[in-house]
Amino acid sequence: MNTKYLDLLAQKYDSEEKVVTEIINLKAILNLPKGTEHFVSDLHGEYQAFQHVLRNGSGKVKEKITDLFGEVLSEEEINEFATLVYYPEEKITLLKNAFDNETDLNQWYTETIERMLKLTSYASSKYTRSKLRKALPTQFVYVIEELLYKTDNDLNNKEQYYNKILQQIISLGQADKLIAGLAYTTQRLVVDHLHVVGDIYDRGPEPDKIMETLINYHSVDIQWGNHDVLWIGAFAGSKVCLANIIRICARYNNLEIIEDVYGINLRPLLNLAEKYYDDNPAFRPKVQSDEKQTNHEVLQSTKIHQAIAMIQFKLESPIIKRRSYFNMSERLLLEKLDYDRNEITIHGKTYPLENTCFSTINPEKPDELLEEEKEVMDKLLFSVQHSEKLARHMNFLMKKGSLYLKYNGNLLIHGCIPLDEKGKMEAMTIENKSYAGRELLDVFEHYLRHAFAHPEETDDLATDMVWYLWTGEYSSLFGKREMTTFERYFINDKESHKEKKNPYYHLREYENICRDILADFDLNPDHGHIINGHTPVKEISGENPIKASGKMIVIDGGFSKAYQSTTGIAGYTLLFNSYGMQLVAHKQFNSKEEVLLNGADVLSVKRLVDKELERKKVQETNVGEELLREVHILNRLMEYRYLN
Ligand SMILES: O=P(O)(O)OC[C@H]1O[C@](O)(COP(=O)(O)O)[C@@H](O)[C@@H]1O
Ligand SMILES: [Mn+2]
Repeated sequence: MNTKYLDLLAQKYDSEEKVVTEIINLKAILNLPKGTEHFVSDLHGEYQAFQHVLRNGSGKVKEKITDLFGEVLSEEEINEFATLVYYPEEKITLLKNAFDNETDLNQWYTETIERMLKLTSYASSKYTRSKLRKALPTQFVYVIEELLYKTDNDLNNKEQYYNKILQQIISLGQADKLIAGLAYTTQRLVVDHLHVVGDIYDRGPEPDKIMETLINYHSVDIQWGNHDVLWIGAFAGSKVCLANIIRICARYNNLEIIEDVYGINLRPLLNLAEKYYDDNPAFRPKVQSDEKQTNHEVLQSTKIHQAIAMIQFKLESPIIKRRSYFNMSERLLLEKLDYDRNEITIHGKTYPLENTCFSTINPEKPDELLEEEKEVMDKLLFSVQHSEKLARHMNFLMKKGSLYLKYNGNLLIHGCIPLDEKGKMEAMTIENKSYAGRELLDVFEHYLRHAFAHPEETDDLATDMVWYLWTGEYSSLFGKREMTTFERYFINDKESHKEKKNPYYHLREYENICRDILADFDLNPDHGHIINGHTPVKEISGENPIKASGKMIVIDGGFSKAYQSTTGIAGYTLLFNSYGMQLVAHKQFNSKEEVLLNGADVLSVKRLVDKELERKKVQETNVGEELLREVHILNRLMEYRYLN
């Protein structure tokens, strides 16, 4: 090892004691049980439901409360206490209103703080004191450490001192803050690391708030979903991706995300839409039953929806033409359309068209944008690329995200590894070179990062490739042969709407297939699992999310409200702690208010995916490998500096 490096390191560890202390510390950590990993996917803007799952740690919080107080508290009291941990501020306000005198309230405070301390202490038992300290609310670190020590201490002689601290906290009006601080500490300790296996954006109303939560979360990684790359693509300069995100927002009645949240001016698009479009049943937004919308607003969204959809179809065409190896010429629909007969032939079958809105199309040059459309797109792109908030969110997606992740022996991917019917990895030829499996994903990621680094380039291969990831047949995120957006708007025959899935989706039921994939990613097929999102598991029709003898776990259970009727549940989450893996199914989450009032927890059926024979320790994890490397270096420093 380079002695220069060791000399530098010696500046930090400038005494033998310091090196020894750090080695002992790291070795101790290596022998602690592995922290809990929490996996979620397909959040689709459902911030409230996501918050709930984060706050209750997919049931882990309540499990700890039950372990501790199961004998002394009734079920109702446990529920109430659990709700207090999930939503401390709101629950304290609700509970406080029920007291009519100071003495009772103070008594409640004392009891509650003591319970919270026990819970925090229990939740931190597998971590070092230093980790606990970092998780504590900063303003109370000293006080909490004093109080926590009491719970470890059976000697009564400091009793009065502790009681005094508690009384002081209450009389100084700090009890609410302390309770809330301890509740958040517990939430944080219960989950060590969060994986978001794709699709934060689209369909639901508050993806931006999910992003803010993730930015502030203590430890997280993201595997991009097809919807996330669509947003990345828009920010990276792809106009067709941009048209898509606006179209989807219009379709789901979420244009506020574009306008109010990200500050992108939709006025030019609205003007164009008002000029060329009218009401059209195929383009009316999906309005949730609890949303209030005037007819005027619905009509506006309907017009914008048509305007941006037509721009999208036009923008697809030049990309398909300049990238022959995208193999998408079947999607040059505007050119195949018979404008006189109002019909279209796709894959040899002719369909009549309904609800058409082709007033901006010149049948001679159907993919040509009107001057006005061009201007609108230029302005929109400018606005998107200058949104400070969007820039922050997209930068975070890039920093914490990747197309796939190998983590603690598992492979995390949103969509699929494209396979042919025989289970062989499908190759795609890009610029005369052919790639499959992991290599293909690495190439995709390389292009995506390049596109993001060059937002000023809008028509280069890298930027086109981001769109390909959204919709191309060999995209590991899309996983279907073609996207039938056009057909769903304009053709009645539902046969034409079907999107044929990649064979991966039936082959992943087989263990040998999953083993091959794990091996392609240099993971040990005996121990690894593939963790997949993207396709809602139809639990309602008996589909099992655990496939291929446990090698494959599909965790898209439909956080997205739009999909809950097909899945029959409201999402899965996966937990992986030192004892093994558990899949948790969530029942429908209605509202935070309901949880607060009824203590109703929307959890959870659990299925054991895997049980470790021996408790897994930090040393067997990714983090452990890092720490071992550090220990190794510190040992070298010890020999070099202090042992001679
Ligand atoms: O029902 P919607 O919102 O129109 O979306 C349908 C489109 O969404 C997709 O299913 C992709 O979204 P998902 O990643 O959520 O599955 C496309 O395959 C399909 O064309
Ligand atoms: Mn998806």
